Amino acid sequence: MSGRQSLRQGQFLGQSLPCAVLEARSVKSRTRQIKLCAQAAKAGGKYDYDLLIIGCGVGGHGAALHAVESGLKVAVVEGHDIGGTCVNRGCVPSKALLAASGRVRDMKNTMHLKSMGIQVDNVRYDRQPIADHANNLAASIQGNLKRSLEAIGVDILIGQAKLTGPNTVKYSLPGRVDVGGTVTAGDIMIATGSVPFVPPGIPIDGKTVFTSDHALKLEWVPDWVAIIGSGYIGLEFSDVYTALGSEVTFIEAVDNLMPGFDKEIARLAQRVLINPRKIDWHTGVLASKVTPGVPGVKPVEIELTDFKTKEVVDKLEVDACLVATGRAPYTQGLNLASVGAEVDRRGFVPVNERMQVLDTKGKVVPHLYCIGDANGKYMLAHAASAQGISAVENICERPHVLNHASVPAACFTHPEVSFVGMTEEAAREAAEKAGYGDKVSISKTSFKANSKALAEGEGDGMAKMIYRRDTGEILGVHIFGLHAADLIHEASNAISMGSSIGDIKFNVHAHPTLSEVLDELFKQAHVEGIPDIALQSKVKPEKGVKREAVAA
Ligand SMILES: Cc1cc2nc3c(=O)[nH]c(=O)nc-3n(C[C@H](O)[C@H](O)[C@H](O)COP(=O)(O)OP(=O)(O)OC[C@H]3O[C@@H](n4cnc5c(N)ncnc54)[C@H](O)[C@@H]3O)c2cc1C
Ligand SMILES: NC(=O)c1ccc[n+]([C@@H]2O[C@H](COP(=O)([O-])OP(=O)(O)OC[C@H]3O[C@@H](n4cnc5c(N)ncnc54)[C@H](O)[C@@H]3O)[C@@H](O)[C@H]2O)c1
Repeated sequence: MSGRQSLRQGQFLGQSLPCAVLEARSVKSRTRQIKLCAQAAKAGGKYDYDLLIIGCGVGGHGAALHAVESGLKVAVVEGHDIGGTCVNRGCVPSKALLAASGRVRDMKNTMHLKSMGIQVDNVRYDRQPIADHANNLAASIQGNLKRSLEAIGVDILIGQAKLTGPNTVKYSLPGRVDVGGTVTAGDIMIATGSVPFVPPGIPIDGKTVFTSDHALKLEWVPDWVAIIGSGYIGLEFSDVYTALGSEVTFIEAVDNLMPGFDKEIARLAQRVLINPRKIDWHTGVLASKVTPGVPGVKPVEIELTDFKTKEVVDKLEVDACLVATGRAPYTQGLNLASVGAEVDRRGFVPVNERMQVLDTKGKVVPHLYCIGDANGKYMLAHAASAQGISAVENICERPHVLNHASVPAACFTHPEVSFVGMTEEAAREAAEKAGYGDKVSISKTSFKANSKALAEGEGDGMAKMIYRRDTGEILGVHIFGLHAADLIHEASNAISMGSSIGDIKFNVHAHPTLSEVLDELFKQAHVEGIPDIALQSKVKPEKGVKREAVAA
């Protein structure tokens, strides 16, 4: 296999390591890499592997690539499917459905198209090919991930793994006597991920009452679907379903929709993503009892209970019900007790900031790490992978702590929502506690003032930054609008690099681009001791001077 081929096959979550890793396996650079990780690679002969990773989702995969690059001998044990949730039942198929349904939405938006002089008649879609697009993409990326591991010499062991003591893991597959065994490793990393959390009283039949695992297969498009939970999964599926013609009813326990987001951004997002669409909602209620139906014959019945009074307040009859009420760590059966540890009351594996597992007394369990959804620090694919890389750094005695405040998040609705750092509410609360409450400032910019967004006919949107006006520290950035998921990285990189607003407000952005939304956001901030910049949108140009010249 050529380096180019392996690079193409291995690209995932920003890592294009296999090519680099193959190069690293040339004698010279491999020697250098092993030296880098000399402390960790001390297993030499004592154990089967330097590092054994339990679970090969995106977290385990990212860790394996980085560990090999660091010169470690690595194996993964995977109990179900390489790529885990993200590739098979999460990010990948959901984004494929969002891409296809998003096109349908765009092409059905005749008013929008007409405003740009385009006429499209009679837009239709076929459900099965859309479903196939998602399933095929997942299968293809799963294959790429597997090949990328094989190409760099990672052993893939098949089976459900459990710890049997320090440095030792046993794995087996129910019903398969030919699979399984016991392996030892200098370090072990738990990366077992999560599964849908289903509240009590909700039986899942997989047809009329289902989780994202089933919904992603798009076996049917119900006329009316209730979605329990208005978090990431609920919002993204409301986008898919309404684009494909369904009516949606949200059932949300908290008093407002999208409770996990900055309140102001959530309000704006609601005005664009929810109010104009065929969506209604019940907030402050729990779906306390759900009775599955029969498609086309008997509706699904949902009993709603007031979250505060616990009284039954309503009953709904819908065609289908998607349960999107969060995810639970998949950590049962790991036998943590064999190393003196146990999961917390929600099932997460307790870790310190270096991803080292803590025992029941809060002490580090030597040579045991846990990353990704299983530790509950930040249940996102790129966070899992970043934690895996961070853990490998620590295994290699290159101390590393991932700054979770710099990890961005995005919801891939049309338009998208993204953020990094704290919401305004959380930032103000933290600032009050820390004694700098009077120093918190906000800057905001609108997509309506951005030429590129207007050229696209996509002026709905805003960006908002929460910062300290005494130090210029960025506390949080939130974006709602076209390509928000791509735009957020300028802010997350700034936070990660410890850049203050003073460091970045004089940077130059190409015109006309959506990136100017963030450029303006930084320029609008008033930081003590840093000169304000006259903004295009605010400053009246002198006679004969072009606006661009004023901004420059
Ligand atoms: C519908 C949906 C959409 C999502 N979209 C996004 C998105 O757009 N962006 C984003 O960042 N995140 C998204 N996520 C979240 C993302 O999928 C997870 O955060 C990510 O997959 C976590 O990675 P992980 O490696 O920790 O665990 P997982 O991906 O869950 O992988 C864990 C693996 O471990 C295996 N395993 C478990 N126990 C054992 C055992 N005992 N022995 C051996 N193997 C075991 C499992 O079979 C699994 O393959 C989405 C999630 C869902 C459900
Ligand atoms: N684009 C992305 O990055 C993306 C997309 C999908 C999923 N994910 C990941 O998957 C995880 C799970 O997503 P999710 O949307 O299921 O969880 P979530 O935590 O984002 O939202 C769950 C929502 O359900 C509500 N809820 C919980 N129990 C309820 C009940 N009984 N009745 C009514 N409402 C209830 C909560 O108040 C909350 O608003 C997320 O935390 C995220 O990490 C990420």
